[in-house]
Amino acid sequence: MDIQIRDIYKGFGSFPALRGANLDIRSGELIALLGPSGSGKTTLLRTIAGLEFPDAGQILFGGVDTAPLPVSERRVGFVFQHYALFKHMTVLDNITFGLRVRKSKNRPDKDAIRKRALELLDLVQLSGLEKRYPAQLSGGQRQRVALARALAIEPSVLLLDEPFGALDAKVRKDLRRWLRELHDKTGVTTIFVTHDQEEALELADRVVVMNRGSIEQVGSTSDVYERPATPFVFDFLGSVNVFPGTVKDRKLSIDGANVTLDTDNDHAAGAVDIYVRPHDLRVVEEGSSGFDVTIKTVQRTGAIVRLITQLKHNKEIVEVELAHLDPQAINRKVGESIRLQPAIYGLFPRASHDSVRTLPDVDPLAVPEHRERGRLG
Ligand SMILES: Nc1ncnc2c1ncn2[C@@H]1O[C@H](COP(=O)(O)OP(=O)(O)OP(=O)(O)O)[C@@H](O)[C@H]1O
Repeated sequence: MDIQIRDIYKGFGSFPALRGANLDIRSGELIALLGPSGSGKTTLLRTIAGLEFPDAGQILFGGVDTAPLPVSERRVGFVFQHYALFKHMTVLDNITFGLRVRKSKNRPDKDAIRKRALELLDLVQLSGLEKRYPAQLSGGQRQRVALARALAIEPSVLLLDEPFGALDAKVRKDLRRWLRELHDKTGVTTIFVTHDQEEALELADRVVVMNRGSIEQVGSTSDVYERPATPFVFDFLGSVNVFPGTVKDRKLSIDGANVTLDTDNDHAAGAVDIYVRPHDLRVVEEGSSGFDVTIKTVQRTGAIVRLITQLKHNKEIVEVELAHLDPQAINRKVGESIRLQPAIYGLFPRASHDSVRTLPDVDPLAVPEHRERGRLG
């Protein structure tokens, strides 16, 4: 079932929880809604389910406006973070609940219901546990029962709100892989909410990054990570160094440093913020264009050598990540001076705010294609 979300606004009192959300979801897609706490992920999910009513906008399932449809007619399967299993019912009764409460004309017969539940138990790899009660299951098993129950009604859309949020890291990782396989078997259009970037990037076909009630970017995992559309997305998906810079005559300079980069894009001349991920900085020879830093800390973790450095010209901290086999990573020492060059960077008009995290009002449509490879002029 494809889903179109058109210009959804939703307020709670005077608080705008959703501010014009637009999204097209293809049939069979696995979509992650990713964003910090309070960004509106759950509100959007609940609105799709029909548990909240939008103040404005439309949600279409397969081209049909869902506004007149009550929750029960949307054929939506829902799984929440906190196990919503009925404690007094066995696993089997929990799974079959949605079918048993149907009006008799839509209800399969008893044997068909039982057969379907046993098939689903097999699908979620819990065969043999049908007589147990929720209290006799682990957290991960309970969430798998909750998924089986959501699938029992043959939903056209599966909505998952932080389904693994309450579980420990190892179980969470296993269930993530398992959910992806389950989705590939069932092909049900699935939207899941998470604030865990790793979970979103690993699991989803496309990631929707939300911030303060708006959708900042929609894209494949590599789109949002490698080509962030806004300063917020850049900052939210991983570490970033921000340098004040200036664009003039298609040349970009880092303020206060001896660095000039050619810019292909038609950036308006003026003040910009240059966003560089720690692993997109490279160490260059003295005499090359770059800025000088002093190494303050060297951390070696697995395949990565992380340098915390300080800019010589303004004492700001710059984080650098080098692959451990990179010749430039070998024998780096605290107190040493090195020269850095941004290899890949993002460019945004200078923010009037100091912090990226307080930048909710950036209009993604107003930000030109900006991510480019640094070429030293
Ligand atoms: N029923 C409600 N009444 C008042 N405010 C609400 C209600 N539901 C949500 N909000 C507010 O709307 C905003 C968005 O909430 P929502 O739960 O959608 O965020 P979220 O991104 O899912 O956050 P989290 O990751 O913490 O669950 C928050 O500021 C929240 O306080």
